Amino acid sequence: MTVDALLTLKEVSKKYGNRDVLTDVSLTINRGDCIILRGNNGSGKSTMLRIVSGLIPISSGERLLKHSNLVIGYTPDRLSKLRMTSTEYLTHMGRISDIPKKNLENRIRELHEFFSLEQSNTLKMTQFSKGMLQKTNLMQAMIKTPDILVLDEPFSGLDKESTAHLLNSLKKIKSHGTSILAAVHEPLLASQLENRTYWIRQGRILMDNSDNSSDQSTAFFELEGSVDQETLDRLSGLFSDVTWKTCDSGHLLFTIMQEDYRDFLLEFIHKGGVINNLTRKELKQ
Ligand SMILES: Nc1ncnc2c1ncn2[C@@H]1O[C@H](COP(=O)(O)OP(=O)(O)OP(=O)(O)O)[C@@H](O)[C@H]1O
Repeated sequence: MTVDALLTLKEVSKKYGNRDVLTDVSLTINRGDCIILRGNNGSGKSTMLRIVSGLIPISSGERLLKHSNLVIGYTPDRLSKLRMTSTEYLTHMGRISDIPKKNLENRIRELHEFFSLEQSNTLKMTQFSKGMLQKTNLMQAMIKTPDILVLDEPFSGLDKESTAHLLNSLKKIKSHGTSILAAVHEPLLASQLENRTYWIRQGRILMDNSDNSSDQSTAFFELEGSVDQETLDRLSGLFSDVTWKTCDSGHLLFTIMQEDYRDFLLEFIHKGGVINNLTRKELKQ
């Protein structure tokens, strides 16, 4: 563990039953780091985030903290819609963390202001939008100012406006010195936050050495079209950086970084994919 390291995982392995999910994973989180975890569905990202947060035991290896008072805030991939206001929920979470009443009231007000969420006395979380719920999810993780904020797919399901707001909030949190470890599926969002990216593949952790400062990495393409399921499965196996979602029109919208563009397009056309629209875009910094 280096002097500046807040948390270190040393050759950590995790099994569920007899099944190896993570093998010999080592990772150091320093103050101010923003580390993005990527990997296919089921590769072990959430498991790794829960290990870092101290929520689940490891099967072997070591998890070392800089000191025993280190605060790690964890946001799961979704928060349940509870029959209480955000203030009631956060008060409950703050009491669990032993925050004195007066400090807690101030902190809850401060967090609502920071995330631009109205501190309503009547609106229950059952009536919250996805964006409001995600802000509350982050607030509970920050009820005590965290040294490390751990985020599991924080942008999942958010519309454009909420995504932009959350991205700005995370940039601010990062600039205040909080370290961030986040699983982010969407490469464009990941590239706006990260200072290091790791991939989890077959239970092992690999550092992404691609140079994000080059002009090339800022260009990407959006392809709207359709393709059969077999080809979609094949493409997702071949191009792990390419993401897609279903648009309102029922077509698929693929996001393709410049480096994958040519090969992806050839494969897509070759397998009979239909292109309805293709747009080149620039990543805004
Ligand atoms: N509590 C558990 N008991 C048994 N197996 C589990 C448990 N939690 C996760 N797994 C398995 O461990 C593997 C890794 O799961 P994990 O949720 O960490 O992956 P992930 O990369 O976060 O996936 P996704 O991107 O789909 O959220 C999966 O095969 C999953 O089924």
